[in-house]
Order: sequence, then C-alpha cells, then structure tokens
Amino acid sequence: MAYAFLRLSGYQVPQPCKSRLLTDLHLASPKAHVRCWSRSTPSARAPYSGLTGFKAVQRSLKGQRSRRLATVVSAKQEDDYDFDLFVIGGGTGGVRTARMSSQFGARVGLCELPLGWVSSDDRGGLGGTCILRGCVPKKLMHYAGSFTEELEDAESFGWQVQEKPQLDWKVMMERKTQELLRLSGVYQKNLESAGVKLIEGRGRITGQHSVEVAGKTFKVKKILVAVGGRPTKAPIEGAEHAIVSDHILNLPDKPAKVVMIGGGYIACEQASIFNSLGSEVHFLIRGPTVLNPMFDEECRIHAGEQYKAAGVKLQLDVTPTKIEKQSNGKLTVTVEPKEGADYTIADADVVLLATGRQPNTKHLGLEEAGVELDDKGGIKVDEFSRSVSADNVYAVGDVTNRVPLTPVARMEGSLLAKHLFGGQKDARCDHSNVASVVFSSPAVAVVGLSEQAAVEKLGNVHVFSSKFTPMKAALRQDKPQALVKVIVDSGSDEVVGFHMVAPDAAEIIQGFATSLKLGITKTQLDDVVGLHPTSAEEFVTLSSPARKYKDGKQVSAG
Ligand SMILES: Cc1cc2nc3c(=O)[nH]c(=O)nc-3n(C[C@H](O)[C@H](O)[C@H](O)COP(=O)(O)OP(=O)(O)OC[C@H]3O[C@@H](n4cnc5c(N)ncnc54)[C@H](O)[C@@H]3O)c2cc1C
Ligand SMILES: NC(=O)c1ccc[n+]([C@@H]2O[C@H](COP(=O)([O-])OP(=O)(O)OC[C@H]3O[C@@H](n4cnc5c(N)ncnc54)[C@H](O)[C@@H]3O)[C@@H](O)[C@H]2O)c1
Repeated sequence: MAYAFLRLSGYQVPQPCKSRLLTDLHLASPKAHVRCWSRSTPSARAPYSGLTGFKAVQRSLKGQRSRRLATVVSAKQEDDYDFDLFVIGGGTGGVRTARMSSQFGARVGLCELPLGWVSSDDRGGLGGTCILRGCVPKKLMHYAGSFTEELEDAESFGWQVQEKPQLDWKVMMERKTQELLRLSGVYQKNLESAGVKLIEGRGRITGQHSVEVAGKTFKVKKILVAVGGRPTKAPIEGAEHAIVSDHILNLPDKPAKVVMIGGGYIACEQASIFNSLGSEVHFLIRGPTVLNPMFDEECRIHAGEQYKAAGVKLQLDVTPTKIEKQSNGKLTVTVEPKEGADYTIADADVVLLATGRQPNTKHLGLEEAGVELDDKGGIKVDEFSRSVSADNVYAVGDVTNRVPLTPVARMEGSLLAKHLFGGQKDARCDHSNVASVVFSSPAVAVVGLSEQAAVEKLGNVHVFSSKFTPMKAALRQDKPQALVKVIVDSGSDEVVGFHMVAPDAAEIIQGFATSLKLGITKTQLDDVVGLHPTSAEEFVTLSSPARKYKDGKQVSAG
C-alpha cells in the first residue's frame, strides 16, 4: 500500500526488492495506478478554464436564483442594490460566507484575482492560500516526504530495500498542481451551484456602499473583506535573493541544499519536508527553541531535538545577517551566533524566508471607507466579524489577524452568514480552544493552554507528561521519541491542555480537542479505557503528575 502511494507521489520504485510484499507491489499492474489516478483527473485536466472565464460562470448562474435553499432573505428585493453582500476575496473565509449567505437567500457577489502560484496585488485564484499556496500543497509534499520515514521503519523490521526508491520531482509537482486545480474548480462549482455571482478581478471599496472590480462599480448593501494575507520578508540584507513559502511549494527541481530562516509553522514544516525529500537542510532560528511561545516549551524543545535527530541542521540563537549571490548562482548566508564568531553557509540552492505574513489590506480603499486597522495592518472587528469603525463592512479570516488558520476562517465565515442572513443574530465567534498542528516530522499538535500559560492563568496546575518510542519505531536503532502532555487545572480537575509531539499527533489530537471543548476532567479522562497498543492511549494512562504548581510556583518535580 505504501508503495502504491509512493508511486502516486512521484517516486520511482526500483526492482527487485527481496521481500515478497514489496515484490508483489512491484508486480501490481502499473495500469492500476494510472486508472486510479486518471479517475480523479477529468476535472483536473481542464484546470481553471472556468475560473479564467468567470463570464461563462455568470451565464450559467442565470435562472439559478429560484433554486436557492433557504428563505430568510427573499431572493428578489425591492431596492436598488446589486448585491446584499459583496465579498472581496475567494479564499476559505470568503467562499464559505458567500456560499452560505447565498443559500440563505441573499444576493451575493464575489470577486477573486486571476490564478497565480505566487500571490500578489494582481494574482490569486479561487481557493486562496489554503488550496493553492498553503495547507493542501504543503500537506501533499509532506506526504511525499513521509515515505522516507516509512522506509526507515520498514528496514528496521527486516525489509531489505536493495536500492533506494527515487523521487521523480517533476511527477510529484505535476500531480500536486493538478490536484490543486481540481480543488479550485470544486470551489468554483460550489459557488456556482449556490448561486453566487463570480467576478474575476481585483476588488476595491470606492464608497460606503460601492465596490469596483475590473472597471465596473457595484452598489452593495454589505461588504465582506476576506482578502487574507501574504508572506513578508524580514529586512535582512540581500533578502531579494531569498524566496517565500509561495515559491518553495513550486520549485521546478529538488534543491540539494536549503537554508530556512524563521522559526514558526512554515519554517518547521518546510525544514521537515525538504529534509525528508533528501535535501540538506540548514534551519536558522533566532530564539532558543523552534516555534513561538504559544506552543508549550517542553514540546518546542522536544520537537527541535527530534528534527535534529532526523537530520535537520538546526541552529538556535543565531541571527542571519546577510544573503549573497555567488558567481555560480548559488547563495551564501552569513550567520551571527549569540556567542562566538560569525560564520557562513555557502552553496545553498534556495534560501527560504519564513518570517511571517501580513494582511492584504493595502490599496483596498479601506481608509476611505473608515475601516480601522490594527498595528499589523489587520482589520479590527468585533465578535460578529463586523468592522469596529465601519458599520456595513465585515471581515473574516487571516485579514483580521485573529487566529490565522483555515478552519477558523471557515468558522468565522459560517457564523457571519448565519448572523447576517440565517436568522441567527447571536451567532458570534469563539476563538477559544482551537486545535492546531505543525505538520513537521514529528508533528506538533496542541489544543488548549501550554504549561506556562496555564500556570500564569490559573496558578494551581498539575502537569502529566510522558516520553516514549512509538511501537512502529521500536525496532529502529535511533529510537525516535514521542511526547504527550496533559495540563490540568488542579482546582477544578478540568483538563485545560492536550499536547503531542509524534508522527500521528495531527490525527490523534482532534478527538481530544473535542473532549476539551466539552470540558472533560482528569478523572473522566482516567475513566476512559485505552485502545491498545496505540500512541493515543498514552493520553488516558497518565497516572501521576510530572510537575505540580501551587499559586504559580512549582511545588514538586516528577
Ligand atoms: C504555507 C502555508 C501553510 C499553511 N498550512 C495550514 C494548515 O496546515 N492548516 C491550517 O489550518 N492553516 C494553514 N495555513 C493558513 C491558512 O492557509 C489560512 O489561514 C487560510 O487560507 C486563510 O483563509 P482566508 O480566507 O482568510 O484567506 P486566503 O485563503 O488567503 O484568501 C484570500 C483571497 O483573497 C484574494 N484577494 C486578495 N486581495 C484581493 C482583492 N483586492 N480583490 C479580490 N481578491 C483578492 C486572494 O487572491 C485570496 O485568494 C497555511 C498557510 C500557509 C501560508
Ligand atoms: N499547520 C498550520 O496550521 C500552518 C502552517 C503554516 C502556516 N500557518 C499559519 O500561517 C501563519 C504564518 O506562518 P509563519 O511561519 O510565516 O509565521 P510565524 O509567525 O509562525 O513565524 C514567523 C517566524 O519568523 C521569525 N522571524 C521574524 N522576523 C525574523 C527575523 N528578522 N529574523 C529571523 N527570524 C524572524 C519569528 O521569530 C517566527 O519564529 C502562522 O501563524 C499560521 O497561523 C499554519
């Protein structure tokens, strides 16, 4: 099975392998794979044709109004507005709000920029960051790299892989691109069938009730700004030679040597991906650990150790000061450590600056419309996603600088549609206890408070934690370690945080996030009978605290 996926991910799996299972997999008809793939490609083969021809979409929308599902807002209103809601930006948040609002019966228009793999003032594409330049391409590449670890695990069980399978980079990239285009097309279809009018072009607010797109002005009752954000480059000398996340997901060839700068989600994920795909990865972080302090410190330290053990050349407490182009076209990065002399990393094919993102709020007419921005350029909104300063302007997703994650943008969009057109005036956003995963190797998954945040907020805290080698890796020489942590409010016995650093952490934490949202106590968690043998059962078998805190002070160590 793993080998079938390998092939679909662009790996050329060599023959012969000694094991019977591998041989069987080699002998499996290649046509089976082709058939399997081509079944999912018809829409991918006509990528984006509809998207660049929004007019065709608009024509097909005529006559669909009567098929609207909900009835809270009547489809035809006696006013001179073109739209009840006009959405600028067709990413996760904008599409969700537009679709649901239209299904509730509102007249909805949505504009989105023409497709481009690198986002700019002129390029974007339906689906936005998540589909085209974020979660999806990243996760597909993560899967492509994950087979390296699978092979290491396989060898520890006695499989003899005589010749390492080789990844065909171009095949992987081509298949990834087709999948992204297919998904973008699905977004278009869903909007179409919900009756949303799609307009291709850059949107700009030109008055309290007017929006201009591609030279045409629309009269609109309410405006939703869902324009997301774009990567920013830290002001390092020579930053023009570096690339950002949009580019790294679209490299034409596999880089032999990569330098990652920045210690957040993107840098950690990309460092792991390129390490597992076989590049030499130098990972430079200005702080003492990977990831930001929102993540539990023990998890951050543990994740950094595991990245190193997996082969990433992680360097903490260092400041990259200069990026230079060599005469052979490769790059040199000058590094200033906290202690000791400066040094350089030469001959890099790629330097990634993953040093944060900024909301796309420039040149949108927001100032003229009286929309107040925060100090990072995000739109300030209330719990109903309404601008704090302009009554008929709303904003959801990354542009609001709340929690910049796809499911959060989706949740904000759903609630806004319900609030505005679904008869649920009280539908307000709740950003507490949102689960989050860094898809590195191993993954870092979290929901709720870190140990540090819990101690600061609650004072009286019990910390349960365990490190172990997952059984799948038990026969390996290097014995990779997983970490699970449960943080408990010792006053109420309520669990306030679940943390996991492990290969399967992303899949495991979702269920525990549900229990946390429902207010599970440690006693109830202890009553759960585990699934054995799994890594997940560690969460329900933690019997005594590793650390206890009283009034914010540690009173016992495990
Ligand atoms: C590399 C990377 C990996 C990520 N991985 C994950 C992950 O694994 N899980 C997760 O939950 N989150 C992840 N995220 C974050 C996630 O992608 C975002 O939180 C999410 O896409 C935000 O959705 P949005 O609707 O706010 O904005 P976007 O998806 O960015 O959509 C905004 C849209 O507006 C368009 N636009 C901008 N200006 C205009 C204009 N003037 N007129 C018309 N259209 C305009 C843009 O082209 C874009 O399509 C990742 C992000 C990145 C960069
Ligand atoms: N798996 C996921 O859910 C996922 C994956 C990728 C991105 N995202 C979202 O996208 C957002 C952006 O990700 P990101 O990684 O770009 O941002 P981030 O804010 O997570 O990390 C930016 C990093 O750059 C470092 N940095 C900033 N300026 C620097 C400088 N001058 N020199 C050295 N380092 C510098 C910061 O210290 C920080 O570690 C995230 O906040 C997250 O919400 C989510």
